[in-house]
Amino acid sequence: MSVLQVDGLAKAFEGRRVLRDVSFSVDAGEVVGLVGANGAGKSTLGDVVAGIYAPDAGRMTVQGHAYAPLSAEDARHLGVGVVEQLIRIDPRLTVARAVLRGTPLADAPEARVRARARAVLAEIGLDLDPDALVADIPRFVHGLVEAARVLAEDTKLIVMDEVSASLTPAEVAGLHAVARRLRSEGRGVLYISHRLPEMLEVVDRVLVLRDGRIALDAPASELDPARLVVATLDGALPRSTASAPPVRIPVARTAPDDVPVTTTRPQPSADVALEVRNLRVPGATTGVDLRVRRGEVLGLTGRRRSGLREIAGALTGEIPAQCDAVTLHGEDRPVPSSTGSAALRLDAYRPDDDAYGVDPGATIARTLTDEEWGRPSDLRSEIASLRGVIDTVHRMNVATLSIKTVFGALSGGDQHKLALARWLAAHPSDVVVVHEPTRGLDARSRREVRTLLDEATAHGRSVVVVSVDPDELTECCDRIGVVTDGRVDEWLDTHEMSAVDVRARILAAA
Ligand SMILES: Nc1ncnc2c1ncn2[C@@H]1O[C@H](COP(=O)(O)OP(=O)(O)OP(=O)(O)O)[C@@H](O)[C@H]1O
Repeated sequence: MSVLQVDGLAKAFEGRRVLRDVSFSVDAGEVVGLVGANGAGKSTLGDVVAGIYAPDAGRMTVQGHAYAPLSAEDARHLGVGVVEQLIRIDPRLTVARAVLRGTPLADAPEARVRARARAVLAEIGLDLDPDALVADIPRFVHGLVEAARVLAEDTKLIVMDEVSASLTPAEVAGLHAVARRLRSEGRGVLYISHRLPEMLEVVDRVLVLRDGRIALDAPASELDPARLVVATLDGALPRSTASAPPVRIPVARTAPDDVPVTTTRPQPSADVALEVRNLRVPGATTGVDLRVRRGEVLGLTGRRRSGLREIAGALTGEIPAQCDAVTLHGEDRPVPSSTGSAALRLDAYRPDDDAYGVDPGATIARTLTDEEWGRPSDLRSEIASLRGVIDTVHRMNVATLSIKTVFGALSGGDQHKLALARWLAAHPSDVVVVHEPTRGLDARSRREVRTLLDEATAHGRSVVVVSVDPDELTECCDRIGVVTDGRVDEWLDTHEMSAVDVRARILAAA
């Protein structure tokens, strides 16, 4: 029996058709993956199902009853909930209260709430203190807290929109535990994700949305990440895995046949751009020895509370840290004696600001040129800068009809790509820190971001990538260090290992 049945759904924004004649169903006890390129319409479809947008045409039923929610609140009453990655939860709540809010236990005495929340968190293996404040847990874990909450709610269908992005492998496992629990209770889940290998571990069936239409509806057992990439981007789906030519997600580079390495980049130069010895939180005796070569993309990863956050923060001067020595471009830098002053203040890009530090109401042209409107200019430089904008928009494959489109109307993935391109151009320093450069991006966009990083490193810049996504690290980095207890015991060299091995080693360690 289907929990959700969707027939002929259509939705347009300002005349632009985003969903066209979309029909599918989600059965009771079924987890259905929804994938597609950036801008394909996944979130729009999820939002229509969750009552956030009304469709222009089509009809839906929930458990056989006509379903036309007037709002997300209404949808929840009718049995459909949505979990968004960047959901806003009142930061003053404790984690326990957040997990149980809106449920019958919401107003129960503190001890009962704590005990119940602890049990739910333990069930999904989420290592969070029930007494911690929501304000003090990482932003991206809020979606997971919300996912834990739906377990206690009486919804029949749950839309999970990109909740796994930015979660550590252990947290993704927790999210999957929630999905499996919902499935075992006979509920339905629509699971939207760009992290295809992990998604395929949990879903029963996959829908591919391409240009607003369902282009493929197939059991997960017949699919693998490579075939899915082809289905989402190019449309030509090889008939079966056995007969299909292997499609590698990472771009292969020329190398000895027996070493299927991960990156296409040339080996970075031997020159050291940045060396930090024994970078550690105040009070600790041992920390990380960091050596970033010129033109290198160095990855750092680790579990929550591994020390990764502190090390990344120390590189940018945001978190107090101590170290024994710092050398930048061959020059020794003074090591601060007090813990209040920072040894390093590297520029950092973080995609976690909702609007990427960009005015969502500004046009693409204005966002990328960052020019003050009305400032005296000459026609030649204006043409050159607008050509630059058009070139970036083309190179990054942004789905827009005009550079006069407002930034906020672009899909999340397109916003991210442009924001990163803009940031790299505006921060020309030799060593920069980039957090999760490919978060929420489809395979083609990930490649484009790698091109951006390659262009930066080809000019001698060095990039420290901070990420918890094993595939992103494997695809982007020359070397990867897994931080454990504030230290990196081993650096993985992606030029010497297969992508599969790098991924497996990260997963084993992180
Ligand atoms: N509120 C809106 N107003 C105008 N256009 C919108 C709006 N919401 C979405 N769109 C447009 O609809 C298209 C589909 O966007 P949507 O966010 O659904 O894609 P998506 O598949 O979820 O992409 P991504 O993977 O990048 O998040 C995009 O081109 C986007 O610009």
